[in-house]
Amino acid sequence: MGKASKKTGKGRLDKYYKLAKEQGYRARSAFKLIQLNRKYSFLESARCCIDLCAAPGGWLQVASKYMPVNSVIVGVDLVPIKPIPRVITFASDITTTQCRNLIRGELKDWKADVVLHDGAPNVGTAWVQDAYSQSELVLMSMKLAAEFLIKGGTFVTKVFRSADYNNLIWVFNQLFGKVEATKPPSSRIVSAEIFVVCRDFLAPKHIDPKFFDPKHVFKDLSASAPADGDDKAIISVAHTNVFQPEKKRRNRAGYDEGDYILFKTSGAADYIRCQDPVTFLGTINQISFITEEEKEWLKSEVTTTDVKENCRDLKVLGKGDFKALIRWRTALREEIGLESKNKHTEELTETVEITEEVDPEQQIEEELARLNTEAAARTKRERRRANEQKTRTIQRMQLQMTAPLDIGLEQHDASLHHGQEDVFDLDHTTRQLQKNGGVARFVNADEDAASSDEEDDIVEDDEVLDSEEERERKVAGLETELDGLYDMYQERMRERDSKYKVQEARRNNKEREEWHGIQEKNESDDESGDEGGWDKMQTIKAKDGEESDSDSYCDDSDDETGIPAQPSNKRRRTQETDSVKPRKKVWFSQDFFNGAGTDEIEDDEEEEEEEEEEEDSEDEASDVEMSAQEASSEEDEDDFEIVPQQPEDDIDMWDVGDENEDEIKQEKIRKHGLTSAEAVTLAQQLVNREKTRTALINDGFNRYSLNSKDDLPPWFLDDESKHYKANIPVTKEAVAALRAKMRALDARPIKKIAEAKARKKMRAAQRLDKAMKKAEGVNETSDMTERDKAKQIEKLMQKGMSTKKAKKDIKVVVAKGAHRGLKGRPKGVKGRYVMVDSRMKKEVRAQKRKDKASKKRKRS
Ligand SMILES: C[S@@+](CC[C@H](N)C(=O)[O-])C[C@H]1O[C@@H](n2cnc3c(N)ncnc32)[C@H](O)[C@@H]1O
Repeated sequence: MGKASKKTGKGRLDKYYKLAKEQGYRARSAFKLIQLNRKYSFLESARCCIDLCAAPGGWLQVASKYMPVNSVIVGVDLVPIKPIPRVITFASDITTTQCRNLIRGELKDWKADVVLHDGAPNVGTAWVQDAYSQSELVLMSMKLAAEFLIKGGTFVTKVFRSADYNNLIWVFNQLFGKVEATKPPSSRIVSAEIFVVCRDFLAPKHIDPKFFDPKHVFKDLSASAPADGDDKAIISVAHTNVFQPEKKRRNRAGYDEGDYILFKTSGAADYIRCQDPVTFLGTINQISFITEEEKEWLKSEVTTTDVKENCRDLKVLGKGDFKALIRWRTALREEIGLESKNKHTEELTETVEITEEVDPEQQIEEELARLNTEAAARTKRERRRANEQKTRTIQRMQLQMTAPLDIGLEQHDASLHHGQEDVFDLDHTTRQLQKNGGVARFVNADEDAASSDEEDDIVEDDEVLDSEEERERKVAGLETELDGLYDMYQERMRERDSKYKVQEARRNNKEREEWHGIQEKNESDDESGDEGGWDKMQTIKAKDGEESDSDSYCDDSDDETGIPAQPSNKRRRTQETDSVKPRKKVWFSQDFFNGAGTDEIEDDEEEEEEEEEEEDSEDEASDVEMSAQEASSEEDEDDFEIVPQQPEDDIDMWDVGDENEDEIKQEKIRKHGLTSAEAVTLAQQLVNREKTRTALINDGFNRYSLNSKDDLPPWFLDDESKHYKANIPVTKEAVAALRAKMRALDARPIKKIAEAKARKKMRAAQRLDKAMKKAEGVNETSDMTERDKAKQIEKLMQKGMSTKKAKKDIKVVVAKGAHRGLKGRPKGVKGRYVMVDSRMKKEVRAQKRKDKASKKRKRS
């Protein structure tokens, strides 16, 4: 049985339910009004509000909270509403004139700014009001709204999406300027309800009574019985419910009239006796066992616990569960004699007879057809495998783990080879990689030759490709290659790293002074497109035919990664005795010796090609080797493969793994505090003595910490380390503490603002200092009365305390009347002033215009 979101029981106690509880609202529906008001803001400006169908009073509470103080709020419901401050409530049926009169009595000649309606008929109860469907209730509430609303007022109502919906909207549009339907987030998705906000009430002098007459408004609907098409649609939906229970469907035609209940229960007898069990199962939520007969069936053998469980909630069943229910129905029908087993028996007998009558020729034909189908399936499978490999290759390229040329994608386009060949041919790739100095260089040359033979076989013979051995070899090869590609990928990532670049730059500087060993030389060779050292070694080895040497090199490779490890001095010495010749040749083929012994090396190579004068070349090589060792003056005499130690600081720069991780962590914590909820949880537990240090250490030993990592490829370990780790519990308090910290960080002003504020503060302090000094001076003067001193000091202090800069007051004096042509300070003007001529501005402009015009004339 699958899982489904519960509409009943505790499933209803959702976020809004809890919020309503927290905030003291009587119903979670309060949030619907809050959200509607947030969108349309009708409560803040309202002075009078009527809430129809208001019990238990959630909307009334919201209205009282959001509406201005002293506004009138009236709530009506069939059931009495517990008193709410500032709210008048009474129990009445909104469809009656008594209710209308009661409201009139409360409002006197006031008009309401807002009328709210969140009514739902009390279906299933014994009330008379059941007769009213939701749509009719809406129409009745609109009638009251039309009577009590002020012009421009707002009417908010709940409607259920049904066939009446459009008719209602049409009526609303006749009476309101703006009509909008909306579903606030707090309204459950599973609920058919929708809210219509009608604004700008037109308040027509005469309203056609037909607008409030359900018979008239919904007449089209009541006149038409469900059409054939509708039935078919219902059946089709029911069938989909059963055959594809995982599919989510929306009922776009709305809900059936009067059928607003989403949870439907039906008796087991109905199911057993119905004609169309599939439709039945698709429309019902629960099969109940209420009658005596049904209870008897519960005891029957065929009614297993699974069946009983399935009957409880059909909406969560899978296809298999439905099948079981159908089987159960058939079995029960047989048991109670509604269906006979004979039918099946007859059918079976018939089948047997038919089988006997089968013609041998027909059998052969069938066999042939079967073989053909199998062959087609095999081809299809192979094509799919090839496609999968292609996709994987492309994915790798997208991850920048390889380049098209690395894997030979371009050369091995399926379209060029009639799609028969694997795009991602390992052997070919291996050779390509060997050329590029990639992973393939670790594969033995002999193996390579063998594999190239095999490759031909693969192209020629499909069967070989299918053989188990071949597949295993291919898988092993793919794994090796994947490891190599991963190393290359990591290498590329490292190269992108800025630290690595700095490190490289430093190393390049150092290279002028010291040599870094064959490995590094190979890398630089790669760039110039030459063969790598390994390749050179292989070539020379092949020429020399020194098998044993090749073996010893294979041993050097790291077991896990296949990467040749830097041989230790000891090992190197032993190897040298076997492989000194080719090694020396490789050694002297380095660019490093270009200046010193190029001629000799070239001579050597020629001699090797001709396979002559081996002894001489060896001696010469040894001579140059000795001179190189002297030049480098680093290692002992025997060993020519000198790998200089990198200075400590360099290693620290790049190799973060070598640093004391704990110290780094401590430093980070000192700087930023604890940043993860897990860490805060542990810290809190330690502080509160909920956990001891020993327990904490013990927790560190878990199945993740003791996980064996042997023989696992590095890319796998890298990836695993991200996800395969112990799940440290997190407490609510820790998360809250972290959140509070983040909020505090968020609330902190940005640096610029903080600086500006500090500057402001500093200036204020300076001003105050200055004022204090001045005040002291005033205080010390003897030619002022105490009163004057106090006044002066007060003035100074006020000036010192004020944050505003005193604006320099400049008085504007117009030079007209007595001031015309005046030189010097005009009479009665104190402080700074400026004389302006009333005409001057206009005259200067006129003069400019004239000058411009005369210039133009002169030019033309
Ligand atoms: C969903 S509740 C209303 C919740 C309310 N808005 C709140 O926030 O608390 C629907 C209410 O409609 C009321 N009701 C249904 N038919 C009614 C009628 N004819 N007259 C008055 N109230 C009615 C029911 O009594 C029920 O309390």
